[in-house]
Amino acid sequence: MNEIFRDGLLDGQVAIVTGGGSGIGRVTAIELASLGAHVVVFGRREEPLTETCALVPSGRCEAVVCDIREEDEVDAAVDGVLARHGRIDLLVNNAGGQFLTPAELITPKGFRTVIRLNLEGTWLMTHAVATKAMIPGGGGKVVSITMTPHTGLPGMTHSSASRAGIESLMKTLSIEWARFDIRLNAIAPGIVGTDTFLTKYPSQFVEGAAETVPLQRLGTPEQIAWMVCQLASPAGDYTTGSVITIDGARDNHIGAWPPERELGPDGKPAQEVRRPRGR
Ligand SMILES: CCCCC/C=C/C(=O)SCCNC(=O)CCNC(=O)[C@H](O)C(C)(C)COP(=O)(O)OP(=O)(O)OC[C@H]1O[C@@H](n2cnc3c(N)ncnc32)[C@H](O)[C@@H]1OP(=O)(O)O
Ligand SMILES: NC(=O)C1=CN([C@@H]2O[C@H](COP(=O)(O)OP(=O)(O)OC[C@H]3O[C@@H](n4cnc5c(N)ncnc54)[C@H](OP(=O)(O)O)[C@@H]3O)[C@@H](O)[C@H]2O)C=CC1
Repeated sequence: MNEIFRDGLLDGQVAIVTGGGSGIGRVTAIELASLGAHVVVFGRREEPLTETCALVPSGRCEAVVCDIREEDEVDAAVDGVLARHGRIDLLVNNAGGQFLTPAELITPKGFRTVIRLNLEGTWLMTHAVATKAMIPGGGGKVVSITMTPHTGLPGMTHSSASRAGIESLMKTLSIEWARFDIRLNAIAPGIVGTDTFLTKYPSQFVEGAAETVPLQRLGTPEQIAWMVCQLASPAGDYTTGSVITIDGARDNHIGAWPPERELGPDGKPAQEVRRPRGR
């Protein structure tokens, strides 16, 4: 039973979740399956994918090893899903990542690596699923996971650029493929406390992360997964070309508000003294 949505909401749907072997992708796969969808998780390593499927009590989960950067692997994997299920209703482009480093130290290979994974991988998956399944099948939905802040994330130049590219891809295709009834959106999380975030990044970055969010806490994978479920449901039927930010307001302001320098003498938010009218 699902904590948020009604049972059977996504009955009959076939969904692909890339990067479904861990973090946000794993929780998304579990939530989609709990609502009746049959979920196919894509990733490079078989073991975490199989672990995800073991966590789906209904058994409506299948693991497919596929590197989304490799055109031939993407084609074969998408063909396989279509051959087994005859349709693909939802594609969740979640696989992605980057390494944290000052821009001046990023090598051409490093830049290319991140763009290739995040932007080109998302394009290859989206194009394959659309042309093979959604256009012939009369429509579908694509949700791509991107990132905030939209003003750019210092230390992640390559990733910020690639995520902007993905959001532009979703917006552009939402216009071009509206005639095929394909609805494409991006969900832009801020900082989500997944194992990768908590263990891969430098400790000072991780330990100070919650303080950079106006809500003063990190997001959870479930909060992202539930938005994917909503978009996949009839509630999402008219939403397309949107970027839905889920980040505790970090896109609008970094840190708690008010910042210390703006506190009034009583320690409360500074307040302007009311002046007589006309002055
Ligand atoms: C406060 C805001 C926080 C924002 C929060 C966001 C969090 C997240 O997104 S967490 C979840 C994301 N998941 C990951 O980031 C997954 C882990 N990342 C990776 O696997 C790698 O970083 C990857 C994305 C680059 C992909 O790895 P892979 O394709 O296996 O590439 P290689 O390891 O072979 O590296 C290729 C190439 O890239 C350069 N490079 C890789 N790592 C670094 C590094 N740490 N520093 C500098 N450069 C790096 C380098 O050029 C590599 O080539 P070689 O030098 O020849 O190895
Ligand atoms: N956690 C956070 O704070 C935030 C995360 N995001 C983004 O959300 C997404 C999920 O993040 P999160 O769950 O934290 O990260 P994880 O590292 O847990 O998930 C990334 C997944 O992508 C898969 N993957 C990586 N490269 C490839 C590839 N070439 N082909 C197929 N699959 C691949 C990995 O599996 P495998 O290695 O087996 O291939 C892994 O399961 C990522 O795009 C991330 O950048 C955005 C904002 C914030």
